[in-house]
Amino acid sequence: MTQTEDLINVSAIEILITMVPLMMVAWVSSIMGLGIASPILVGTIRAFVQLSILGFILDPIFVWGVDLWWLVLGYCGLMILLASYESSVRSKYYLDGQFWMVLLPMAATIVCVGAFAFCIVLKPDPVWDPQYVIPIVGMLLGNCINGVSLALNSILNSLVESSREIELLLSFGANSYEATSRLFRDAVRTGAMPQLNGMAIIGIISIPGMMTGQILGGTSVMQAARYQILITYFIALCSFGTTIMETYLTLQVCFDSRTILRTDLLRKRDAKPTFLALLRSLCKKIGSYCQRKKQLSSRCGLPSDESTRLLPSGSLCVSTWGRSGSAPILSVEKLSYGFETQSDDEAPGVTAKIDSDTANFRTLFENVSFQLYPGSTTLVSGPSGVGKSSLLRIVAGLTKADADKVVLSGVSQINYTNMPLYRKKCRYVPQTKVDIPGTPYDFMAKITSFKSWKSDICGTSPTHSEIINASRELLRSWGMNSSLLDSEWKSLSGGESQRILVAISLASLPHGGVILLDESTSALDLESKLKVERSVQDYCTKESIAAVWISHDTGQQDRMKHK
Ligand SMILES: Nc1ncnc2c1ncn2[C@@H]1O[C@H](COP(=O)(O)OP(=O)(O)OP(=O)(O)O)[C@@H](O)[C@H]1O
Repeated sequence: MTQTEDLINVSAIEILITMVPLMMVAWVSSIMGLGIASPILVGTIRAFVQLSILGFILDPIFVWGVDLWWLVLGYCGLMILLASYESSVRSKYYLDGQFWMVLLPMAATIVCVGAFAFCIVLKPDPVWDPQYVIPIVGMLLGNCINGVSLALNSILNSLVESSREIELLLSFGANSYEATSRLFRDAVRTGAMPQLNGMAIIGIISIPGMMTGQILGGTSVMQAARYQILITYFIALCSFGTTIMETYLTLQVCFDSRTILRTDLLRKRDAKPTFLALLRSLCKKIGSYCQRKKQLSSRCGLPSDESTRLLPSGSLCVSTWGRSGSAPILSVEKLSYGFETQSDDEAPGVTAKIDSDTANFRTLFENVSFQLYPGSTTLVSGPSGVGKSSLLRIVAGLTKADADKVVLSGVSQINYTNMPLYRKKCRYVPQTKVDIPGTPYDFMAKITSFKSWKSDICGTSPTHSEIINASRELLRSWGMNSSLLDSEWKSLSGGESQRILVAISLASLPHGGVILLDESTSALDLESKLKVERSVQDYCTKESIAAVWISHDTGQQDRMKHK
């Protein structure tokens, strides 16, 4: 008897009979209101239809493909396209061009692993033998989809949810990789988890489908096991390779050339778009490319058309005291800032965000100019929403704006090729409590490990021990116990966390730097506020640091004016 005759043939009737218990499960879950009845039904029908079509399509490809290499290659290309699409549409947030960011690493990994597998290890004859190439590429892609979509979802969520942490690290001189290394690691681990779990239990708890198929087909168990080991390694290579490359690529796209985090590029997905919707949106985008580019470029400045401007709701006021005869550390010349607002809500799925007909523009402030001198204090005040934080974030190089209007130590921000070095000298301390992992001591160790700190050839930045000592000293002068530096950030109160961050920010600034304090004493009682104000002022005078305060507190504003 031949091997094929040994196989138990499955008829369409037997498949239909097997569907019945699944339908019953769907019916029971519908009665119980579990919400999985339709997914079970759709999944059952999809599996039947898709695998039947696959049978019809693969049959001729297996026959003709032995002579026609391009047919096999074309089919594999189509599988890669579909796998990239499936992996790129499962995340909660999405970026424009996300499909391509998945397609590129996935295609590159499949080509490399495929060449290694078929040309060096398995060596079928011919090398494109569809009977080997198509099922193996299918298995590689099937496993990649899981890892890639999990990693993509994790990194995009983290970029949105941990944007404050990322920007805090950027403020302390991190480059884009250093600021996101924890999130990158977490995303890659999340993506690698299904594959690692699979490798841990393979052969002990689970017998993989391919091995089962080979055994049913009559191959010896030992031979089937060896094939399965090879395939498991190929799958792991593909899955890890694609996950790492795709996560890295996503991170690169979310930072611009000046390492500004562009969370504005991330959009929340309302519904999973269809493949056709993706194509339609792509065509639409290509069509409106020129117009859209023009609009995007006006995000950082002001639009040329006066009629589209909305006037600011209040006025932003910048007042400086303690101006010395020396040259300014930082000057801002006629800085304006506005951004596009969208009057229409975005349609579900993938849609073009900017429509030239509905786009509007909101001006936050116009022609703001000021200079910061060594040891001076500057107060930024004005009603809520007038753009105070935006102004400080632009000065710190965290928000995209007209960078040529901000000049630090005689060099325009736009001419700083290394923004981490710029931010090390000009530090923004955020308004809200940032969820920083670990303790303040861990944080100090982390910031001094950044490349920009190690490459400080002039040695102008304080060392790790100097930062610790200066921070302890500042905390003591504020009546705080320096042992708090060894407590987890999340266990600290709002006021403690605010003051510790101010202390570390000041202590880590080089001589002649700039500190931008965004309502940094808002969580403090009056007595603590007075202590912080006084010692920040003294520290800045001693170290020739220019301090900028945003404050809504009229008492604090008066105290600064009369200093
Ligand atoms: N690029 C942008 N896109 C959309 N909205 C923006 C952008 N930049 C700033 N805004 C909005 O501009 C407004 C001003 O924000 P900002 O935080 O600078 O104000 P603020 O004066 O510091 O307010 P508060 O005193 O309440 O902290 C906010 O509504 C903010 O969401």
